[in-house]
Amino acid sequence: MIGQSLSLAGLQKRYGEALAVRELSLDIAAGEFVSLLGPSGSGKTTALTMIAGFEAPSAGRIAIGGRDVTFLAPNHRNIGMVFQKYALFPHLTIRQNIAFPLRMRGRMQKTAIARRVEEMLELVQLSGYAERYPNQLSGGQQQRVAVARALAFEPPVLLMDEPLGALDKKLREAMQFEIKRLQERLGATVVYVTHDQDEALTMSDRVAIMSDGRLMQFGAPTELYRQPKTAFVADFIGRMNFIDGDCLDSTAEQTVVRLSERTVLTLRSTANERTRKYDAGTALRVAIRPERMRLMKRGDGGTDSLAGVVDAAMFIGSTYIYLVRLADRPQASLQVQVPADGVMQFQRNDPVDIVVDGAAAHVFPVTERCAA
Ligand SMILES: Nc1ncnc2c1ncn2[C@@H]1O[C@H](COP(=O)(O)OP(=O)(O)OP(=O)(O)O)[C@@H](O)[C@H]1O
Repeated sequence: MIGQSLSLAGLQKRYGEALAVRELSLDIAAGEFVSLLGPSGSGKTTALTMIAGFEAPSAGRIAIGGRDVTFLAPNHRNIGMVFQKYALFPHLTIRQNIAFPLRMRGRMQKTAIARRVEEMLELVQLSGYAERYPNQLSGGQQQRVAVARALAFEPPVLLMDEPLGALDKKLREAMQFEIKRLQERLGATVVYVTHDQDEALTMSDRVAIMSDGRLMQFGAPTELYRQPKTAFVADFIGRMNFIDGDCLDSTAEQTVVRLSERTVLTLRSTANERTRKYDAGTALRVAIRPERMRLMKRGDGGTDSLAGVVDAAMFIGSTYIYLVRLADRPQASLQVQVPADGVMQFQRNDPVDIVVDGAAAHVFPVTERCAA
């Protein structure tokens, strides 16, 4: 295993008045794959360039394998890097490209370098391409060479900034798998910048969600999806419905939210997520995943359900998606997702009740910002 731990403590980057990164603290374990995910301008690349050593932090510390590297020059940090533009040397063959960082380091014999290059070519399944030049390779192949070159000197930490951004969807997905396979095989610690949430969720052990230079949440993909700590993360990860109401009663066990005269929802705490306590009357926003609701014929849903009318019914392969306009809030419509294992039960204009799984809904103050 070549990976080393990476620790960011109170990392900050100021450009004039603006803070590109504010107080970023992350502890990444050796061999862990971590993505920095966030909208454009959220500070992902700035964080990465500080880890690489191209930008000095305005405050905070960076440690690799327990050693403080905050003010160490980039070439002394022993970090591998892959960026969106492949940045292979066009005048060097694939073999020479991969050998380049090994030659620069001057620590390996010629024969050892040749052997390592062969191994890397095999690892990225490009053994037959050693004598070609970059422009004789496809985009995906070039990106694999860039990965091989970055991994050739066995860096304990590998930084990748949107490495697949320039590739089409199919190639991108194949490369995601490839990078993950290589990373697991070598045990390298990876910090991966992307604004593509599917990419972050499928590849990462943990994902750091950033917005406006702030860390919003750091956790495993399932945790971010099931237990978002803020309205921003709830909105940003996956599909989410939001309905506003006000607090009737709130304890550590449950929060009761009145959505309308007729409808009151009881949101229960689970073992993993305690509801926050709110004062009665507080304006609250309830967040519910489309797949955590069920549709029933109007009148069958009980008092805790939301009455509505089907606005649209769609079949998207594995699921039906219903858009349901709420009876007492016609401007709001909710998306309900149902496995498509039977016939489509409801049609446009059908009156329905939406039954919400009260243990799977989340509640936030309306004052909290969403992702949109
Ligand atoms: N050299 C610089 N001088 C001034 N401001 C900068 C500089 N580099 C970045 N910024 C600002 O810092 C903020 C964060 O930028 P950064 O590139 O880190 O975001 P990002 O999350 O990587 O975005 P993207 O997904 O668009 O690449 C932005 O508001 C950006 O304009």
